[in-house]
This record gives sequence, C-alpha cells and structure tokens, in this order.
Amino acid sequence: MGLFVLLGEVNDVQIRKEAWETEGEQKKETKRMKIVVIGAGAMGLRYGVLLQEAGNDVHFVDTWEPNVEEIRKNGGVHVWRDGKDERFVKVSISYPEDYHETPELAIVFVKDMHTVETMERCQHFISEQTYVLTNQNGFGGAEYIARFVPRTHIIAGTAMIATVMKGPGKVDFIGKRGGGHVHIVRVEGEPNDFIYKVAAEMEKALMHPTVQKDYMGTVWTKLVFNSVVNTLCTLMNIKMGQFAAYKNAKEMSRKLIYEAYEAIDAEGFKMEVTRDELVEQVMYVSEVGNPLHYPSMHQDMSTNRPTEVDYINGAIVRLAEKHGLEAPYHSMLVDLVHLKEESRKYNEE
Ligand SMILES: NC(=O)C1=CN([C@@H]2O[C@H](COP(=O)(O)OP(=O)(O)OC[C@H]3O[C@@H](n4cnc5c(N)ncnc54)[C@H](OP(=O)(O)O)[C@@H]3O)[C@@H](O)[C@H]2O)C=CC1
Ligand SMILES: CC(C)(CO)C(=O)C(=O)O
Repeated sequence: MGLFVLLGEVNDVQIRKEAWETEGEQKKETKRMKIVVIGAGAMGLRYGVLLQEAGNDVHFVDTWEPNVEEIRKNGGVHVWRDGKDERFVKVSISYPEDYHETPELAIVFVKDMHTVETMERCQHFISEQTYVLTNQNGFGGAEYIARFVPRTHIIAGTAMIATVMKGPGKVDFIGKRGGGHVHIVRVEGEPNDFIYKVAAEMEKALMHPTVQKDYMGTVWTKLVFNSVVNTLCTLMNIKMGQFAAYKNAKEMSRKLIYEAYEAIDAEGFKMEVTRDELVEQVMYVSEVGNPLHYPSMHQDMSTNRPTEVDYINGAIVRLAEKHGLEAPYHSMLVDLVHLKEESRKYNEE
C-alpha cells in the first residue's frame, strides 16, 4: 500500500511481524517492564500513560516544578483525546533526585537543549543494564544521552504521533486511538532481544512500532519532515491541515526537502524514503494524519520557550556546510524562527 511504503515501514515488515508473533508468548512469560519516563511533558505523558495502560510499571520524573506539583497534588493527569473525552489517569511522579529505583528502560522526552542538564540529574538511576530510549525530534538528543550511557544501550527513533500539553498535569492526545506510529533503532548494534521487547510493549500500547536498523537514516528522515511542517506552521501560526491547504504547500515542501537531501546525500545517510516520497508524506500526514495539530515547535513559541529549530533546520544547515554546500532556505528559516522568538518580547509590551 502506497502510504505504508512512504512511511518507510516496508523494509521492516518481517521484523514487525515477528514482534507481533511473539507478543502472545511474551505476555505470558515476561514480567512487566520497569520504565521511567524522563520529562512528563506532552510526549512523555503520551508514551508513559499508554505503556502503563498496556501493563507496564511506569514512573515519571520531571524538572518542571508546576507540572510535578500539579500531578502530585491530583495523583495523576487529565487526558483528552482531540480536545474531547476528558479522563483522569493515576500516575506517579517525582523530581529526578527523589527517584532511586533501577529501571530497565528510561524514556527521554525533554527538549533537545535540555537533555544534558536533565540527564545529569538522572544519571544516579541509570544502571549498566538500563536502556535509554529517545524519540525526540531533531538531531542531538541521542548524542547528548551518549555522554551518559553506552551507545549500545541507547535506542533512538522517531514518533509520528502528535500530542499537546494544555498546562501542568493536562495533556491532549491528538489523533484517533491507535493512530500514528513510532520507529525505534539502536544507536549502535543490530536489533537485539531488548529492542524487540520494547517494540512488543509498544505494540500492546497500539503505538505501532517498527524496529529499524539505521540510526542516522531513521532520525534524519523525521528531521527533514519536521524541518518543513514544524517550522512553517510555527512561523505562520497555523495547524498542519491549514499548511497543507495552501496551494503552494507541496512546492514549498519540495524545495525544502530537496535542499536537505543534497546535504544528506553528500553525507551518505541511508534515508527511509526518497525525497519525493517524503514530500508526499509531509502532505499526507498534514492533510489526513494530523490536520488539527499545532506542531511541538509551535507549542514552544506560544508558551514563550525556546524552540528546537537549531536541532532541526539548523542541523541541515550545519550538514550542508560540512560538505561545502549551502542551504539558503533552511538557513533563512532558522533566522526567521529565532527572530520570531526574539519578537515575543515586543508583543508582551
Ligand atoms: N508534541 C509532539 O507532538 C511531538 C514532540 N516530539 C518531540 O518530543 C520531545 C519532547 O517534546 P514535547 O513532549 O512536545 O515537550 P513539552 O514541551 O510538552 O514538554 C517537555 C518539557 O518542557 C517543559 N514544559 C512543557 N510545557 C511547559 C510550559 N508550558 N512552561 C514551562 N515548561 C514547560 C517541561 O519540563 P522542563 O521545563 O524541565 O524542560 C517538560 O517536561 C521534543 O524533542 C519534541 O520535538 C516528537 C514528536 C511529536
Ligand atoms: C508534527 C509531529 C506531530 C509529527 O507528526 C511532530 O513531530 C511535532 O509536533 O513535533
């Protein structure tokens, strides 16, 4: 099926099938996975709640005080689905310093630029056996984690799942239950039993995981996707569907994706999809997948926080420069986003 191929899953059908086939046995044989989620923002809560509801033992740590205090006070979080069907989910949360157990899996969902300072506060509970998973956007998260954790124990990847933090202790899961998918990949080493165990838990949580084999290709494919959608929606203050509705949206996407792929091809990354397939994916996910979503960078812009543009479009510019190339569209977008970040102070006056 066309989209299936576009989303880069075709190479992994076999791997995915195996994860499905072993799921029933694993349910019987394996105990629940002990998971700590580092960063109880939008995506941390999404993964943590879904994995908890799939039967795992999940604890959250966060450094954002109003969030920790609100969740503690209430004993859980309020969850919406596309702004509707509010429900309350009990969760346990603490500051990193107050957590002293040994998780099998730590899932990092802070913004790229906060990864190092957060990992410093978490390293006491990361044992030699702990695997650390990140599905942060942009290029950098897994590399920062590698300062604290052996590369063989880092699982990187990407999430085509949209989530919005409505305020401390309040999260909106965008998209239908079971919509979206994640790609996971070991930063170093072939897929092993542990990554399949994680995939099986994700499958139970209806997150539709695919185990990939190429770290850089996996991360950079989503990075280029975000370099179009996150950045343009943030600059224009629009939802993904509103971007897709613009008559020249496809041509704009094509220009940005082609420019990025020049640098990527020079570096030799093995991307999940071709440049034209990625153009189609941007249009499809914006139009059909998440038309009502304001991408995460937009959420940062509107809550007066720094964006991840340096890890997304900025990473493309740096890769181009490394190969003596120019990336003028992406370079301009980086400046426009930073200009908009700075301009917020004038709007407040
Ligand atoms: N949201 C999405 O749909 C998707 C996001 N991602 C990626 O996942 C990673 C995490 O993003 P996401 O979950 O969206 O991040 P959030 O902004 O929701 O949460 C991340 C952290 O930011 C801080 N924070 C959140 N909201 C506020 C606020 N209003 N005021 C002050 N601080 C706040 C919190 O801790 P602290 O202040 O200690 O940092 C929180 O733990 C990023 O790399 C993102 O690109 C990937 C796919 C989809
Ligand atoms: C757009 C999305 C959800 C990918 O689908 C994303 O990565 C984000 O909001 O940052």
